[in-house]
Amino acid sequence: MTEPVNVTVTGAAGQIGYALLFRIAAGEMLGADVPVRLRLLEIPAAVRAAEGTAMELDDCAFGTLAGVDIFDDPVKAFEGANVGLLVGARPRGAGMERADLLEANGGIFGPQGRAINDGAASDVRVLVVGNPANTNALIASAHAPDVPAERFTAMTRLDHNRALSQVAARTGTPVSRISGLTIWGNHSATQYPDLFHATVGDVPGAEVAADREWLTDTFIPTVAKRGAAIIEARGASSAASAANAAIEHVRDWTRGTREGDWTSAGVYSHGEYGVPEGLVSSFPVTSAGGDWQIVEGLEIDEFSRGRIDASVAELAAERDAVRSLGLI
Ligand SMILES: NC(=O)c1ccc[n+]([C@@H]2O[C@H](COP(=O)([O-])OP(=O)(O)OC[C@H]3O[C@@H](n4cnc5c(N)ncnc54)[C@H](O)[C@@H]3O)[C@@H](O)[C@H]2O)c1
Ligand SMILES: O=C(O)C[C@H](O)C(=O)O
Repeated sequence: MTEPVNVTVTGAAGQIGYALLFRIAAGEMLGADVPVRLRLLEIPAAVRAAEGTAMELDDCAFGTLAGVDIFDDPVKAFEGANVGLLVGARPRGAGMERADLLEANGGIFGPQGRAINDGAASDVRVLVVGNPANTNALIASAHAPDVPAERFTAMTRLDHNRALSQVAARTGTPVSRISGLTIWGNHSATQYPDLFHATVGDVPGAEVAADREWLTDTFIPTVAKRGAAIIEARGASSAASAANAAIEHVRDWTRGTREGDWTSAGVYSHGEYGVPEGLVSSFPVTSAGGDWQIVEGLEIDEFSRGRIDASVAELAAERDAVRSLGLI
């Protein structure tokens, strides 16, 4: 039998964790023939709830689930991890300033990065879901100097899927016939969903984007502010769609992206498209052989340039803030 893949999930007792773990255990992320060992990390107060989830995982009797272990110590949780899904984060509380939020998350993602550095498997791949996802990935990576920075990624796949769905609804084109969409920048309201290089059915995305009023007043803000709209409607942030996006991100990373298409992910910038080196920014990416590649050579017009620059400026400001707090 193949050796199980160790998947460490933080924040396992949270709402995304509950939507995520069963699908991973069922083989939807790494493949129906790949056994998985789940390693769940929670804060002590939520360990009992994680135990309940583990009981339910047992009760599914998944053929691909080789075991579930629960930890409240990141050092132990990341031992031997091949995949790390960093979901648990400190939400913004009442009266909390942005710097307080960054500092609280630095206290989580710094030690987790160090634990990954010291104990994870040499092929470890990390996806940060917990917000602010891009900057949390940067913090974790900064504490893992022995792990290539390209292995720390942040989730913008949910934004990508939201953009796909909005374009499908607008044009009546099935999602399966839309390709070449990109989310640029930060997983925040400044992100830029770019339609200009897409193909929508048989139509160039630029033609769909030619309706500037729809593009700027509806499409871009609907995608960028969808997280807030879900919170307003549900009274809780997106969970099942976030879990789905996490599964698709890792699935494509490890098993390859669809031929002739690309997706979006927050990845380490080497300076591509003028994004300062070292930021974890969303780009158009393909994956083959287990590595993300940034799609290069796309022409960026003035309209797109301004929006990409604004979101990247926000990322640079977050980086500067965590640097001044001594978190990186
Ligand atoms: N990138 C995205 O697209 C995206 C989408 C949706 C949600 N999110 C973010 O994902 C995060 C989780 O969302 P949720 O709805 O599951 O939240 P939740 O509050 O339901 O669950 C979070 C869990 O993390 C745990 N946790 C807190 N600190 C921890 C630590 N140091 N180690 C281990 N576990 C810890 C908590 O005990 C809790 O069980 C939030 O930051 C949310 O904003 C990101
Ligand atoms: O927007 C949020 O705060 C939640 C999450 O990041 C989302 O995009 O749904």
